[in-house]
Amino acid sequence: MPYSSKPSAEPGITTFDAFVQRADYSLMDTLNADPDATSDGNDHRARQVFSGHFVPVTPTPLPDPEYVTHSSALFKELGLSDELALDEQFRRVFSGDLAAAQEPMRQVGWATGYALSIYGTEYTQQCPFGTGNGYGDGRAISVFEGVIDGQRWEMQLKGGGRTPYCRGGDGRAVLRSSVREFLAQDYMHALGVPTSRSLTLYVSKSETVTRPWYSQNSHYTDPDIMVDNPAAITTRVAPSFLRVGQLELFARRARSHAHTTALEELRMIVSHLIEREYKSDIHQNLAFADQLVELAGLFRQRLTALVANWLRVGYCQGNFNSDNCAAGGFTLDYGPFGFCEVFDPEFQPWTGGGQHFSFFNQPNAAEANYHMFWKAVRPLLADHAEALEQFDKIRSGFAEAMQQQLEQMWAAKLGLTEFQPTLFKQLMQLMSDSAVDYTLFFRELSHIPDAVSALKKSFYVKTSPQLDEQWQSWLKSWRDLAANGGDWAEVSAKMKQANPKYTWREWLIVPAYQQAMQGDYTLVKELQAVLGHPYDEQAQAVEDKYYRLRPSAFFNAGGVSHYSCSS
Ligand SMILES: Nc1ncnc2c1ncn2[C@@H]1O[C@H](COP(=O)(O)OP(=O)(O)OP(=O)(O)O)[C@@H](O)[C@H]1O
Ligand SMILES: [Mg+2]
Repeated sequence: MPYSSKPSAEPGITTFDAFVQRADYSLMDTLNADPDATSDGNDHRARQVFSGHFVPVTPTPLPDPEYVTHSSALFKELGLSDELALDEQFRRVFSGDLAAAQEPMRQVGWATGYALSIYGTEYTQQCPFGTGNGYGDGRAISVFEGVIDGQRWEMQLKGGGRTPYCRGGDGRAVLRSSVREFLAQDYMHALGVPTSRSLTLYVSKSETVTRPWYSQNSHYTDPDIMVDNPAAITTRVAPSFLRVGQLELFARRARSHAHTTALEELRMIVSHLIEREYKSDIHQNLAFADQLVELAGLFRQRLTALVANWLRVGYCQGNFNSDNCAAGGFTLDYGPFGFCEVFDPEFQPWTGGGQHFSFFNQPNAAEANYHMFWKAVRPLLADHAEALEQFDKIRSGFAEAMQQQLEQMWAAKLGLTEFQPTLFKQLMQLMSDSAVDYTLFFRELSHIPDAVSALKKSFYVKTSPQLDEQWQSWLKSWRDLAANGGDWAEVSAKMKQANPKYTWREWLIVPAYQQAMQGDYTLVKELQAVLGHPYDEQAQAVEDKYYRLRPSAFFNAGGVSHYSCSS
């Protein structure tokens, strides 16, 4: 299982030499390179890429890179020793200087093109050429691929400089967004939600890039100032970075007969997806058409489970387009995301995201992405009527499969063996009426209170006696259903596994990246430690600081309660 957290059986890799020995580039060796690309990877200007699966490109090194942090948990899983993060060559490579890489690792990385669809509508205008041929990894560059402890991993720099897909952007990511992405990825993993993983974070001590952002105490919706930010590079790790949008790019080309090998390139990318993300679940000796049917079922299963998990933990992706939807069924692109504090089914922290990508709409957004996956892969089944029928059936069953996942998830959050629609509906209403803090509420409920007073520490508003009465009667019905023959300890323990105690509270993250911008990484590390164990009780001091309602000063606060896409 690619996502399970298991310590490596291998002795730790302590040297850069030992690390590079694991390099093994099956992607670069089996997929097609852009035939127009130069082999040295010196390819940093926006241009159209007409065919091929990847463009060889070298990252632009961060000048004067400084180590900020690394994920000990992932290092452990990969069998890497913690000291490696401070190794000179390792630091150079993961801050973008591939000249420090040595055989069998290569001194050139790769970027990939992808297409964009929003809620099932295809777009090409985000590409500067209006064709879709200039859209893709504009600042994400993969630099390493290899097998570690039996699992194949790809390592990708985010903010690694311009690629042919940069669309006029600078190819950089700022420290603010990099700290957020690094911490959030680590946190999602600790929550048990499938995700790309954080490896390392380095910052430049001399390069800054300018971005629109919010002034202190701004209440504006949109950024009101330009801010210089240190440039940073986070490295993320996954079995692949294939997105639904990537399959779409090749399907669009096949559909329009853009070139003679377009359909073949689609087939290649889909079989690459199976190899990378589904190999252990799909029998290699099945006919390819049958493998595609399996793929459709497995991706549906993973995607619906993923989105149910997002709702369970209060996560809103913010911009769940097809190009932010990993075809392996895990969370990808932590830019416009947020975690729900005050319960609101329409919670959406990203000002550009709109209601359609809001908290409780994510199952619909997922279905739209799944539809685009289905549409992209379908041409490969043109000559296989029987497989096609099954494939289409899986597509049309999406909504029902999603509903089942959601019901299971809500039942688990409520400590019930079965979903109870009426009880659930009443609860949603009460949660809204009392403006509950999503995380505090479910965690307090996990103590199985019999009086509403015990839940009030999770309310943002003072409740009326009538509302309290409704709570009392709801609590009684709920306790009757959850009773489990009176073994409350077991119910409570299970609920605590579904309801984390510690969540992402943006107002507690802001000071960490602000401090990091001054060169102090203490709070980043503190957050890593706290968010690394979200279901645990932890020390009293941690509870006092992190298990709290959002203070009123942070409502309607630019950069805290909402933000523009913060790249
Ligand atoms: N500063 C930048 N320079 C070049 N390209 C950029 C820059 N910022 C974003 N892009 C590109 O614009 C597109 C949309 O941006 P978005 O914010 O969704 O992605 P991202 O956060 O960079 O990427 P990812 O989805 O890889 O995590 C992406 O293809 C991204 O590579
Ligand atoms: Mg993106």
